[in-house]
Amino acid sequence: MKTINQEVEDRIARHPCYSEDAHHHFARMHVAVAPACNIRCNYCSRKFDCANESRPGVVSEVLKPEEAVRKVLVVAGEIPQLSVVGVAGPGDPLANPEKTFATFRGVAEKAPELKLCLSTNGLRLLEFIDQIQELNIDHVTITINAVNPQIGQHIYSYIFYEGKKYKGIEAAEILINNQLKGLEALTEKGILCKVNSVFIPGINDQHMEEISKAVKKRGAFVHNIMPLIVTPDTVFERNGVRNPTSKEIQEIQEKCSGSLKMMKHCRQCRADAIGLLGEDRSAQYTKDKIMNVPIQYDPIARETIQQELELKVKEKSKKKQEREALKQRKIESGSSSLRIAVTTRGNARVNLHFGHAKEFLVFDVKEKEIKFVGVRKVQSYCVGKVGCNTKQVPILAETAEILKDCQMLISSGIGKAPQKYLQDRGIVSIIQSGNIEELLYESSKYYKYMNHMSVEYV
Ligand SMILES: C[S@@+](CC[C@H](N)C(=O)[O-])C[C@H]1O[C@@H](n2cnc3c(N)ncnc32)[C@H](O)[C@@H]1O
Ligand code: SF4
Ligand code: SF4
Repeated sequence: MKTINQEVEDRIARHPCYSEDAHHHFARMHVAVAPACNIRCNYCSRKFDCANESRPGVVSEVLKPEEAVRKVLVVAGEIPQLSVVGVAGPGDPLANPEKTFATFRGVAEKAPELKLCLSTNGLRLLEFIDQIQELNIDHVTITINAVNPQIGQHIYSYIFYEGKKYKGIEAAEILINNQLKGLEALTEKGILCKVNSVFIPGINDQHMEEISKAVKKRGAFVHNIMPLIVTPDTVFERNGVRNPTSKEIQEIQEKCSGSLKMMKHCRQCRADAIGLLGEDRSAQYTKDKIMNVPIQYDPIARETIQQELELKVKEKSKKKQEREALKQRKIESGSSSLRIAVTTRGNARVNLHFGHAKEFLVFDVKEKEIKFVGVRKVQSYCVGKVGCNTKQVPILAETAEILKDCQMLISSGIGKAPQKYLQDRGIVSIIQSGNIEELLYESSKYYKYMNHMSVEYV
C-alpha cells in the first residue's frame, strides 16, 4: 500500500513547479485566456505586452479558448516533456470563469494526460470549488500576500466583488477571508495547493512567517515566496518601493522553511510561458503559427518519454531524501566535530588514490583540535586492471559501511562512481594531496559550506 507521501510524490512527479526534481525534466505552458482582473494589486501592471519582457502579467497575445486548446495540442506534439497546462492570467482566471473553464474542458477532452493548473488571487475561489474538482484540476496556486487586513490594505488598491467596489481595509478583509476559506475548501477535497506570496520590502516583509503558518494550517502544500518586481506605472513604483535583494529572499525562505516546504525554483513566468522552467519558448508559438501548422500530437509517444523521465525524477528524489535523512542522523548523533577519513602511503601526507587504499586513517576535527580516532582496514577498491569507474559494488559497500560514521573522505584521487556512491551515503569526498593535518583543517572549514549543498550527479 502506498503511504500518503508516496501518493503525493506520484502526483507531483511530473509537475515542474510542485517538484523541484521534476523541473529539470518536465515542461509547462501557460495559456493566456484570462485578460480581466477583479482586484488591483499595487505591484501589477499588464500594460506591457512585449516579447522581451518576462514577468507575470505579460503576454504577447490573448487567446480564445478554442485557440488555446489548439495551441496546447501543437505544443504537446512538439515538446514531449510538456506535462502541465496552466491558466495564470494575464489577469485572474476566476475573473474570466467562462473562458478559463472552457479552455480546461477542451484540454481535458483532447489531451487528458495533461495536468491542469490554475493560478488565482482567490477572491472568487469558493464559487468554483466543485467545478475545479469536476475538471480534475489537481493543482491550484493562490496568491496570498497578507493574512492581516491591516497589512493587506497597503497591497491592494481595491477589489470588485459581487457587483461592488471595495477599498482599504474592507477590501483586504473580504479578499483574505475568501482566500483562506478557498484554500481550506480545496485542500479538504484533496487538491494540492501552492501559495504565492510576493515579498514587498517595508510592506509585508515582517509578515511572511505569519502567512506561512496561516496557510500551512489550512493545508497548503508548498509556499512560494517570490520577490517583488517593481514595475512601471504601479503604485509601488510611484511610492519608491524597492525590489528585495536575493539575500533577503533566501533569509526569509530559510526562516519559513520550518513551517512549510518552500518553493525556491520559481521563475516568475509570463502568462504565456512555454517550455522548461529555465527557458521560454513562447515566441515560437504565435497565434499565427499555431493556427497554421499541423497538429502532431501523439499521446502514446509522449507517454513513453514521460514515463522514462518520471522514473529519473523519482530516483533522484529518493536519493535526495536518503541523503537528507543521513545528514540529519549525523547531525542528531551529535558531536559538533567532523569525522574525516584520509588515504595515505606515509610521510604524514594524503598521497594515495582511493582505489588503492587498503586502510583509512580516521580523525575527529573540531576547530583547531585534531584527534586521531583509528585505522580502518578495507579491501582496496581497484583490483588489478579494473578501473576506478568500474562498479565494484560489494567492495564499495563494505568500505562505505566501515566509514559510515565519517562525513568526509580526503584522497589524492577517486573515480566518479565511488565518489557518487559515497556521496549518496552521506560521505563527501574531497580530492586533495598534501600534509594530512593541514588538509584536515582546511577541509573541515570547507565542509561547512559543502554541507549546505547537495552535489548533483546527472
Ligand atoms: C500575473 S499573476 C496571475 C494569477 C493571478 N491573477 C494572481 O495574482 O495570482 C501570477 C503571479 O505573479 C505575481 N505577480 C504579478 N506581478 C508581479 C510583480 N510585479 N512582482 C512580483 N510578482 C508579481 C502575482 O502576485 C501572482 O502570484
Ligand atoms: S490579482 Fe493577479 S492579475 Fe490581478 S492585479 Fe493582482 S497580480 Fe495582477
Ligand atoms: S511562475 Fe513559478 S509557479 Fe508559475 S509556472 Fe512559472 S515557475 Fe511555475
